Amino acid sequence: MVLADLGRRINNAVSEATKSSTVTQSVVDTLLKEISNALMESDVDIKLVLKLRKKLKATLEVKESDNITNRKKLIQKAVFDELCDLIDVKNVEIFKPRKKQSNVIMFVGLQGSGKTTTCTKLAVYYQRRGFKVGMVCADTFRAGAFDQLKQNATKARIPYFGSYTESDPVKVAQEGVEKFKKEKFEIIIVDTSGRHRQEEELFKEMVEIGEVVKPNQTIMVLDASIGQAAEAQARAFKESSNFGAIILTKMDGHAKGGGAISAVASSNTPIIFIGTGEHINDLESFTAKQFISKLLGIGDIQGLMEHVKTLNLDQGDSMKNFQEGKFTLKDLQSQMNNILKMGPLSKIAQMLPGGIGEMMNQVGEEETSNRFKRMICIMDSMTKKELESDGSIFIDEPSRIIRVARGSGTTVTEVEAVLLQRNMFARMAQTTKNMQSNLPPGMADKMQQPQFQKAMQQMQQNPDMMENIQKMMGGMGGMPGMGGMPGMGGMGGMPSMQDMQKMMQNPSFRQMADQMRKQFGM
Ligand SMILES: Nc1nc2c(ncn2[C@@H]2O[C@H](COP(=O)(O)OP(=O)(O)OP(=O)(O)O)[C@@H](O)[C@H]2O)c(=O)[nH]1
Repeated sequence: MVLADLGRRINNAVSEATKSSTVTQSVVDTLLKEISNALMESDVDIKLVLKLRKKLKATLEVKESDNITNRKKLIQKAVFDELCDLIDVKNVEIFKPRKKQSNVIMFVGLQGSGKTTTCTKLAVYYQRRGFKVGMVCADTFRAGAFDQLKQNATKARIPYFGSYTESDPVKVAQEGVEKFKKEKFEIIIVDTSGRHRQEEELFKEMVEIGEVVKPNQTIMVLDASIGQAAEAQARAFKESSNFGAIILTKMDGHAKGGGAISAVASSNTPIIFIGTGEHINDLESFTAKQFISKLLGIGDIQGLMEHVKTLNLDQGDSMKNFQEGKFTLKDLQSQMNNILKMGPLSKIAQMLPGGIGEMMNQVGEEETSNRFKRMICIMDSMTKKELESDGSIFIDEPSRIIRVARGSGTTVTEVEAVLLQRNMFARMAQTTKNMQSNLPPGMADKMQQPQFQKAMQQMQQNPDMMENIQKMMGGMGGMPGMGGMPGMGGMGGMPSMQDMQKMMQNPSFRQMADQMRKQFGM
């Protein structure tokens, strides 16, 4: 069973269990059976499934005195916690590279697991975060390995090192790392040989390369689609190269993922990223809570925030303008450039709750991205005066629209769509400003406090609360901040004042607001 189906099946089982008016022992037993079957069909090791089942059963023991609402909440929370526990490796510190020093990262893994592709993805990941990154090809065993790395690195504009003539991988690794260290590279990624099978020689080679490059972090690349075989593979590599982190590849498409998850549990090594496609951007940082949230369709706002925080995004005056209730075409241009920098849009959308990712998948990643690029192209063809305007300049002189359409190789309708888009953002900016000015004194400052942010994160991790929010959002025009981009079909625009008022009257929202008021004295 592929991961998306696993999430859906667990969700259905939980919904069924919490739907009935009484939660009896037989309802709980059916739930446990369904979750266990779904996990086993996804290749999760049977011992782990039995352990999870036992723990869930103990937590969910039915007592006569239980209140039905509490019981339903308990079911949702227990399932979420136990699934997290299944893939969470505790008490292991994860290496974090530091700037202004050389951090050597060595990759190990069998041939075909996606090592070279993942090296490039990680190099791009760090480069985007402002590190100076280089890649070394220490695979002299497979003909063409250096060419592959060279091709990937060139495409991603990452400096690389390798040799066509030297046959000793240890020498190439040493030379490459020394060269990049001398040139003050901050991240040096060493790609090693794979070979088809787990052979003595391969492991010996890993030990020798490790001794000369002295990696700060060794990462094992594990193909998620190999099912139960992942466990033996992880164990064998652990003995020779004692890797400290795992990247699971091919978690997209038809990967069951369960076998690899079991491998993680048995090697007590954390997964730090997952590969979700062949493209350079298809790498997602991994934490158990975020992964399970996404699996169960709860969304991953925390992950999205972290992702955005670590990118070098150019905000210019856009945010300031937005908060002040203004929004020019230039602001729209810089925000769209930022969105493209964030990586594949469908991945970003999947981090949002409420099935937005699925909606976006219907439109198609490429199509959305192409439309974004055309919109940017349109704005690139505008003059400074036009860009810094609110767009009304085009209404006064429609011939400008025709000129921009010609200059950007697009159509008048597309230019008009861009102007419309700016209007929507401007309306959103105005609404935000109105909302802020209606807040009680000091509330806006309180919302910036770490305590508040933490409470928001906790709220996001509470499946019950998120369900309520999703219901509230379901009744509204769409998600603020992502609304109404042409090509995102169906996502709707920003919520209107009426929608906002409707949301504020919702009992769940008021209950949540009361809680916050109490906690923060708002
Ligand atoms: N769908 C999908 N394909 C991937 C992913 N990661 C890598 N691949 C593909 O898997 C194949 C093998 O990837 P490589 O990077 O060449 O594998 P390798 O482990 O470096 O292999 P050697 O260089 O031979 O040791 C390529 O076709 C990649 O495009 C992923 O996350 N998802």
